[in-house]
Amino acid sequence: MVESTVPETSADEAGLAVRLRGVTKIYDSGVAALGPLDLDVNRGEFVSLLGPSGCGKSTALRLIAGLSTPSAGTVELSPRGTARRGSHPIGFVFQEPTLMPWATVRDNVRLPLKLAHTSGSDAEGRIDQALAQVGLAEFATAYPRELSGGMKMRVSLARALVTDPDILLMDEPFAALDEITRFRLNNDLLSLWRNLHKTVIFVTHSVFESVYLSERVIVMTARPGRIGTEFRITSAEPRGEEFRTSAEYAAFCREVSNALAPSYAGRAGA
Ligand SMILES: Nc1ncnc2c1ncn2[C@@H]1O[C@H](COP(=O)(O)OP(=O)(O)OP(=O)(O)O)[C@@H](O)[C@H]1O
Repeated sequence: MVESTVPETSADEAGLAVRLRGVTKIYDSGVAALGPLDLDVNRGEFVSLLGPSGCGKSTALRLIAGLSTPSAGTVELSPRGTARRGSHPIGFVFQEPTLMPWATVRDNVRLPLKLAHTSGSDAEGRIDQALAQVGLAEFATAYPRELSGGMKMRVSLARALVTDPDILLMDEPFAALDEITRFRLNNDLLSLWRNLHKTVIFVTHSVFESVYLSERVIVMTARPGRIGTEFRITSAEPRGEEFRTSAEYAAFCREVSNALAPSYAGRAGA
């Protein structure tokens, strides 16, 4: 990590789960993908990152997850659970469920625990809990080929939850699903977020999805991505189908779409 600024208070003292300061990413190929980006995410907040293809959304998630190093700037995490036994600060859900086809649902969900050398009844209890959280308790012995796309994504979500992370990073997790399945997973994710008090950073291309799910929507500029406009989605919780068809929801979607449009200006096919 390259230090460029020294914050006066720690992210922890400021009640933040994630703090990025002056973060840039220039890949070895010379592509300037991101930044400089300053981003604060409160503990327990649900934030979506929205922006045109290639503006660095996945790069930002990878930097937060520590899967990639910034070219400049600092990434600070302050999850509550770092001290909990067997817990991991970050859970990552990718667009593809990336399940092991030869392994049962249970064994797929077990993987992060295995990597963390957690086994025995503690591990089995965690797997049961994660499967119950995503509504797959009865499919523990099924194989991925026996599952629908939505169910595979639920397994992927259970695998991210099994280490009880405080921060859930989700990279377009529902993009490949049909609309009805996507809506159901949106609702289930919202109730998980409400009940489990996770911090969620959610990348999506969908204005509708970002407004439906989030407390805050961040519209990023074209590459190298920076924060363009931020919207607080102040609509009451819990949200459901009534919200999806409300004038309030439509108005937020229109505002966010208007902010997004300039990032697409001049792009082929836009
Ligand atoms: N490992 C890499 N090496 C070189 N360039 C990369 C690498 N990963 C991403 N890039 C480039 O960095 C830019 C940002 O990519 P990134 O995947 O973060 O964008 P994104 O906003 O998530 O895009 P999308 O919405 O299409 O998924 C793109 O131009 C991409 O081609």
